[in-house]
Amino acid sequence: QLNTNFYAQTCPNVESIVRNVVNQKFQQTFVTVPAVLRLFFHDCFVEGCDASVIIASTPGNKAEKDHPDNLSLAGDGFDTVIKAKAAVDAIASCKNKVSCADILAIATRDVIQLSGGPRYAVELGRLDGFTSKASNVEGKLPKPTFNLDQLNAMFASHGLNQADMIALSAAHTVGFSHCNKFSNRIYNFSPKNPVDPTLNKAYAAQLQQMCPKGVDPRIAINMDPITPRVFDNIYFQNLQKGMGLFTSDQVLFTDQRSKGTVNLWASNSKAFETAFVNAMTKLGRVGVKTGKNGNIRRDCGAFN
Ligand code: HEM
Ligand SMILES: [Ca+2]
Ligand SMILES: [Ca+2]
Repeated sequence: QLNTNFYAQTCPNVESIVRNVVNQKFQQTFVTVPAVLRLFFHDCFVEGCDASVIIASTPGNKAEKDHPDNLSLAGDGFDTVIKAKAAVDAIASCKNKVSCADILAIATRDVIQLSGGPRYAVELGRLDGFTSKASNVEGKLPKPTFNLDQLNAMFASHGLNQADMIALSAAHTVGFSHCNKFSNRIYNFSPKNPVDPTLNKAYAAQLQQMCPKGVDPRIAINMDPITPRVFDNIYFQNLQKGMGLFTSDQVLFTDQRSKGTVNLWASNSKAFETAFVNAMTKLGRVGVKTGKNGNIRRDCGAFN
């Protein structure tokens, strides 16, 4: 029921209004790109793409964003949506017409393009949800230690197949990770191998240097060491060299069932982009709310 010109009558300029805000944020900080992209993913996997992740906790409700798996969501993602919402609502005809969920979907499309990725027509028409509970997040987001079966099972539960999962994982071509998310791979992987044997030796040494034992937990490093600010298929070329940061990244190459796709997209960026756009469009349809199951929030961080 989503469509690409949902606001044609109610707020025809919504995409350019959001785009201006995203451009401004992007000029202030590159973090806008990975922050918005990850926010969209974490939103869609919990309660569907309904902006539930943006709700702030209140004394009576511990919201999704305060679950441990969401605490590392960068503030610039939330800030982008809130600023874009304000810009949309500043236009009289658009006021209270555009959902926070759709604003996040538009901003996500924009940051992908701004960092060199493909531009695509974004489907719109989602409503904002009525529920945001930290307890609902448990078990809904993938862990960096997941193997292929675990990744496939979790994505399949949202109608996303293995190819979609691999394409979406390439979001790790931009952005940062805190050291604790992968320290098991470089210090205490197994009794026999303290360092994960699927990890490139030189890269492992580099990671140990950037993330020494007992490092400040606020330290974050680039997930794509080659082109951290470009949305490209270097992610897959890194996997071919044993330079995937998480087990969940590297397994896409070490498991024979997904290796062929990694090899294809490492060598063919057009094929990757087509698959990525397709997978993002499918991700954007997950658990979408319409009718009485949702509304348009006045403040993206609070229920009306
Ligand atoms: C496939 C399973 C996935 C796992 C296990 C996973 C896990 C993680 C982890 C552990 C981080 C580091 C967070 C931190 O320490 O700050 C991260 C970052 C990130 N993830 Fe994923 N992720 C997955 C899929 C995705 C998908 C599907 C997307 C988007 C389509 C995505 C987008 C991002 C982005 C953009 C960042 C960087 C965030 C930033 O720099 O602020 N991830 N992911
Ligand atoms: Ca949600
Ligand atoms: Ca990159």
